[in-house]
Amino acid sequence: MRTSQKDFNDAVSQVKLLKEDPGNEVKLKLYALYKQATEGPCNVPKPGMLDFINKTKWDAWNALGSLSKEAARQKYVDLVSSLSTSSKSPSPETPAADRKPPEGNSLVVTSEDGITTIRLNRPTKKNALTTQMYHDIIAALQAASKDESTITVLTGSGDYYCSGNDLTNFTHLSAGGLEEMARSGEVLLRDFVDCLIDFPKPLVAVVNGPAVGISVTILGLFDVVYATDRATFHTPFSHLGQSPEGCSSYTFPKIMGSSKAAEMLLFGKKLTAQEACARGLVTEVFPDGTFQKEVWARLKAYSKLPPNALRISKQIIRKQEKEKLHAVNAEESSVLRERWLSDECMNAIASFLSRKAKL
Ligand SMILES: CCCCCCCCCC/C=C/CC(=O)SCCNC(=O)CCNC(=O)[C@H](O)C(C)(C)COP(=O)(O)OP(=O)(O)OC[C@H]1O[C@@H](n2cnc3c(N)ncnc32)[C@H](O)[C@@H]1OP(=O)(O)O
Repeated sequence: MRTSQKDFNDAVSQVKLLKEDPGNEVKLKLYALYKQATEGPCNVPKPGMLDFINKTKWDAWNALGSLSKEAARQKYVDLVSSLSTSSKSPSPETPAADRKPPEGNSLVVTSEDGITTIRLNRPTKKNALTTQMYHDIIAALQAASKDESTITVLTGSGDYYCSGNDLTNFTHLSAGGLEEMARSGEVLLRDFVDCLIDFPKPLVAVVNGPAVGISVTILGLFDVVYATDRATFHTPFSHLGQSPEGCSSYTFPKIMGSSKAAEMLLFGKKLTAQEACARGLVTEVFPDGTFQKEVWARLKAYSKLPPNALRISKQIIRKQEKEKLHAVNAEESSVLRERWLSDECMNAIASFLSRKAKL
């Protein structure tokens, strides 16, 4: 059956009414099909390398080749129709466990039994860290350092611990352009890591699933790291045209030796939880089935220890290193600022955004 212009126009209107964000990949397909349906094959010059978003859109449109306007309209209408069906609100009978939790509150901070828990809560994005989340974690750590709790925990919601820096952070260009984005990124990264270096109470990572990028590199600044046996540890900086951060260029060689650290930080070797434990990055690994129960029982017991003794002991353990760590953090952040402006980094991010590559 032929798609009429009216069907197409209706589908265009329907997209604006979708209840759920269909995600970047689908939005890119919609964009490309719309352009093909209305203007025919891609007929504009390729945007420059630094213009990520427009280059990604151009690639998607250009990839449709000589597809006819009629066929593109049909594909557009079919795609919108599949989205409208899948984004209908769940019926009242849908079991609560089958529903995705809301995206609204990306960080959840709770305090109970002497433990302040900072939970990354963007499970549908594998808990990738937005710029807002870095700011919120800094604020949560500052509050936790002064609250009544004895121990502070960082953990994630859903099947991932954290997929690292949200790569769409790079697409939110301000009036100052790329240079300004990189400059403010450097300051934010340095403040975030400084806050971890200076955190005065026992800091525990409860790694509930795979961990990527900055969520792995900062583990060297935690006092204890508990991981489920489902967790993996991955720092794909070279693949992304980036360089190590979170003081890992200093803490990783110290923790696991220089050649093991290089395998992770240069070549992006992904470690299993057991391997990370054998290398000293993880304190202890638990079977996934009993992970939450065992870890929280243990933390509750530790949280009954005298808080001042814990603070003072942590201070003695970390004191010698602090100055060095701040210097390393400043250098890593400054090097990354340059990296973010490089073609290697731009290409890797554009590639992720157009979903040509998964790590
Ligand atoms: C200059 C500005 C900077 C501002 C802020 C600076 C602050 C400091 C930055 C410090 C630098 C840190 C370096 C890093 O952290 S490097 C690591 C970056 N992370 C990645 O490269 C991971 C990319 N993601 C993946 O490879 C895969 O998604 C996955 C994690 C292996 C999971 O694969 P899986 O197939 O299971 O799931 P999906 O790919 O379908 O993912 C589900 C949805 O989640 C979105 N997602 C996942 N990870 C990220 C991410 N890091 N950034 C943005 N979005 C992410 C994915 O797109 C899917 O979304 P969709 O459903 O809408 O398509």
